[in-house]
Amino acid sequence: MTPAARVAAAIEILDLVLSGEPAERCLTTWARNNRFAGSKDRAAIRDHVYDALRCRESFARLGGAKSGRGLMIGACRSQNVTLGEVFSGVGHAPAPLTATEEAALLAPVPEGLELLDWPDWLLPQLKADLGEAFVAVSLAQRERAPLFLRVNLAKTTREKAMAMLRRDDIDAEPHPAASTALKVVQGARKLRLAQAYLDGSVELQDLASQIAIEALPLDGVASALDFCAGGGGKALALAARAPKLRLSAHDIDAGRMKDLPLRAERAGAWINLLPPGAVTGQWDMVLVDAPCSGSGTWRRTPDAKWQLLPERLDALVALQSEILQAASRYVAPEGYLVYMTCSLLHCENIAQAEQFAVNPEWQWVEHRQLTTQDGSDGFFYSVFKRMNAE
Ligand SMILES: C[S@@+](CC[C@H](N)C(=O)[O-])C[C@H]1O[C@@H](n2cnc3c(N)ncnc32)[C@H](O)[C@@H]1O
Repeated sequence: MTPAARVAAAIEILDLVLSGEPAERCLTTWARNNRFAGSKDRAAIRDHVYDALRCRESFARLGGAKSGRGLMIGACRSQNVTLGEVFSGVGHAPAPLTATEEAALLAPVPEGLELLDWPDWLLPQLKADLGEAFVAVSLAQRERAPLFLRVNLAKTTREKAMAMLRRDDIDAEPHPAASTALKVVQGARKLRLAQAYLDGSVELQDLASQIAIEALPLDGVASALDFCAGGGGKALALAARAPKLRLSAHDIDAGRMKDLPLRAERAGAWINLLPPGAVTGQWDMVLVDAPCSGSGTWRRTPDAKWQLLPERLDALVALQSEILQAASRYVAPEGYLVYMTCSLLHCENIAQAEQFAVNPEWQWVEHRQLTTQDGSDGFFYSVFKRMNAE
């Protein structure tokens, strides 16, 4: 496909996403219906779509319309690409600009807060919550996210994992913020077929989760429950850090854990899966990786940024507090409760922790808000210790 034909495909897909369909599904369906497109074409189209969604508002302003075409005109303008070279109508290229589209280009270009591409209703909240880091984090959130791997130190070393990846033409470098972290600098698309991935030497995991798991206090911790386990990312990281830990995983939706047995087998870990609602007993550590806005990961799932509404955020905050209370019952005396989200918002993070810490039975041990300034996604963790009732 020519570069212009890829833009035409991105326009078609963006129109579907703007009508409310999930971006990932639209990309898959498009690829299935257009088998002539090679892997490089699909990757380039995907990048166009995700770049445009990350910068949806500013590109729409630059392109004169919130449509697939408007967004891609805006994207070309933001990169100083000559519009006539892409919008030529030649072959499979998008049609030339109409007179109305040309006229729309004369409108003032977006500036200031408009360039940060946050939903309007969330902007004041983020500005207050991020404080001095607001502009830098906002700008970084408009960029593509780096790909991180977690080296399974129960199986190999970081150096050996890097050498193994290199044999499959993947270059990765250690990140200083976590002893397990590798940042992929080249060859990311080959990862799922790489030997180091297939044999469980490395797993896909953002740097923030790795920093958080590495920071957890494991003194006197012999058992742990991942209460909101989902695909099991946190449980697997914990298993790799402390192979002797007795680990259980639970999720209200058992289907979310369907890949966990295979992932655990690949990693050489043993994790006991608990069916929804079947949690009894106590653990030395209970992790609550709570459902959240995902605002810290919107670089990776930019359509979610535009779908979040104030009512949904309120409901999530109420749910997080409920889950935290429910999970706290499974923490043994002197054990730890760990609350995590991939959010940048106070109401889901520090405010939840403050509210929980009011209970005198719990000692608030530590907390940390991570952002793109740490090299990672946005992420929050907080650790509480249950005081002995005696
Ligand atoms: C952020 S995701 C977890 C991601 C996962 N820990 C990982 O690292 O891959 C939140 C999970 O919480 C689960 N969940 C939602 N409500 C819950 C509840 N009341 N009790 C337990 N799990 C719940 C969701 O099904 C979802 O899988």
